[in-house]
Amino acid sequence: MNPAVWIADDDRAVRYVLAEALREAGYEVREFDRAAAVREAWTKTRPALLVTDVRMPGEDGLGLLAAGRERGLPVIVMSAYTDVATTAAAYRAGAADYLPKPFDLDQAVAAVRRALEGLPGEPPAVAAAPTHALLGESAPMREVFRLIGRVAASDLNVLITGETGTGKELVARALHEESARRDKPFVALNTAAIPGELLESELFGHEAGAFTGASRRVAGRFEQAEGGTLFLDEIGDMPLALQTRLLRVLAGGEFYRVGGRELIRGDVRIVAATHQDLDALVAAGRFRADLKHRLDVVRIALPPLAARRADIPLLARHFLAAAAQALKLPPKRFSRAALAALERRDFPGNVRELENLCRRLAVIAPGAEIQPEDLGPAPHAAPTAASGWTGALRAWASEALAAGEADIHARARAALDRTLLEAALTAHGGHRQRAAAALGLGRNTLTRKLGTSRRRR
Ligand SMILES: Nc1ncnc2c1ncn2[C@@H]1O[C@H](COP(=O)(O)OP(=O)(O)OP(=O)(O)O)[C@@H](O)[C@H]1O
Repeated sequence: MNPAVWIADDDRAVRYVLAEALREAGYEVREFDRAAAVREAWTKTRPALLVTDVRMPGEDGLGLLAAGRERGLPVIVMSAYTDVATTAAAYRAGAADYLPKPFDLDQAVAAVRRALEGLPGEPPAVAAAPTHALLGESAPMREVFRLIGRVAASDLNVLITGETGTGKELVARALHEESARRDKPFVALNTAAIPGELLESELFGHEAGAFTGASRRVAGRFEQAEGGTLFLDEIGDMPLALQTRLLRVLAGGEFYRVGGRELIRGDVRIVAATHQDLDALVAAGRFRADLKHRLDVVRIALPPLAARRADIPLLARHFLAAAAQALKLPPKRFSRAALAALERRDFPGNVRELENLCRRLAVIAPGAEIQPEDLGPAPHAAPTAASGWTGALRAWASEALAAGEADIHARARAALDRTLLEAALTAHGGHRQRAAAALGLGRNTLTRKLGTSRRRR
C-alpha cells in the first residue's frame, strides 16, 4: 500500500495543489482543514507522515507538531511566516522539514520523500525564542533562514559565503543563538584584521614568556569560546602554516597554548566565513583542501543585495528607525518614491552600504519625509573600457605584456587597491571605517588591503 500522507491547512487552495502533487507522486493523501480534525482522525488510524500549516483557526500547527512527534510521526511544517526564530522553533520541536510558503511543489514532494526515508533525531529541548536582527522576506533570504533553522541545532561546522556586507557575521550569530550553545560564548576572530604572526597566539593563547612581550598567560579565542561558537571571519586569509595548525586542532579537539605544555581539550563549534572563492583558493594552493572539507560541512551562501532587492524597503525602514533611535533624533520616514529609488539603486557594499546610507539620511535629510533627491547621487558606475583610466591601464598592460613582464595582474591589482585606498583615506581624513564605507568595502577588507598594499610598497 502507498504511504499515507495527511495535510492540515485551513487554506483549501494550498491543500488542493499539494494533495494533487502528492497523489501524482504516488502517495495516499487525506486533507484536513483544522488541527482538531487531525486529532480525531488519528484516534482511528495513523498516517506515515503529517504536513501541517502553522497558522490555523483553533489549535495551531506547532501543537500538532508536538502531538505528532509524541506519536513518533514525522511532521513537515509549512508557513508563510518565515523568520529565523519560527523556523528554528519548528526544527527544535522536531519538525522533519520546514517549507516556507509559497513553496515549489517539486520541493514539497521532495521534502515528503526525504522525511519518509528517515526520521530526524530526537528533538533537543525547546528554549525561549532568542532575538537577533536578521531581516528579510525575499525568497533567497527565506531559504537562508530555513538553512539556519535546520543546521543551528546540529553541531556541524558551517561555512558562510557572501560578498562583503551581506550579513555573514549576523548569520553566524543567529546560528549560535539558535543552537543549544546559546548560553555559552560567541567569540569572533577576524583572520584578515590580525597580522599573521599574532594569529596563532590569538587563536590558541600563550604562556608567560612564550615570546618577547608575553608577560603573562593569555587565553586564546578557542579557550574563550569553550562550549560555545567560534566565528572565524575571512578564513580565506589565514596563512597556510596556521591552517595546518587549525586543521590539527579541529581533527583532534586538542591544542597547546603557544609556548605551553598543557594539552587543552576544547569543545567549540566552528563557523567560518569568507567573501572569497574558497574552492579557487584551494585550486591555487593557497588554502588546504582538507581544512576546507572540515569547515565546509554545511554551506550557507548569502546572496548579494542585488539578488534580493525586494528586501531593500524593509531593511531601509528598519535602519532609518534604528539610527534615529540610537542617535536620539526625531523619527523620519521614506516617501514611496524614495523607497522605489532605493530599490533600484546598486549597493556594491551590500546591506552595510544601505545601512550607512540610512544612518546618513537619519542625520542629514532635511524633512520628516525623505525624498528621492535626498538620497544623493548613486555610486558611480564602473568606468567603461573606453574611458580615462582603463585606457591608460590598457596601454600599460600592452607594454608590460610586450616586454614579457611577470605578475602583471598582481601588480595592476596592487596599484588599483593602493590608488583607491589612498584616495578614500584622503577624502575621509584617514578614518578607515569611513574610507571603507565610501569605497563600498567592509572595514575588514580595507584593513586587509592596507596590509597588502603596504607590504608591496
Ligand atoms: N539581513 C539583515 N538584516 C538586518 N541587518 C543586516 C542584514 N544583513 C546585514 N545587516 C547589517 O549590515 C551590516 C553588515 O553585516 P555583517 O557585518 O554581518 O556583514 P559581513 O558579510 O560579515 O561583512 P564583511 O564580509 O565585510 O565582514 C551589519 O551592521 C549588519 O547588522
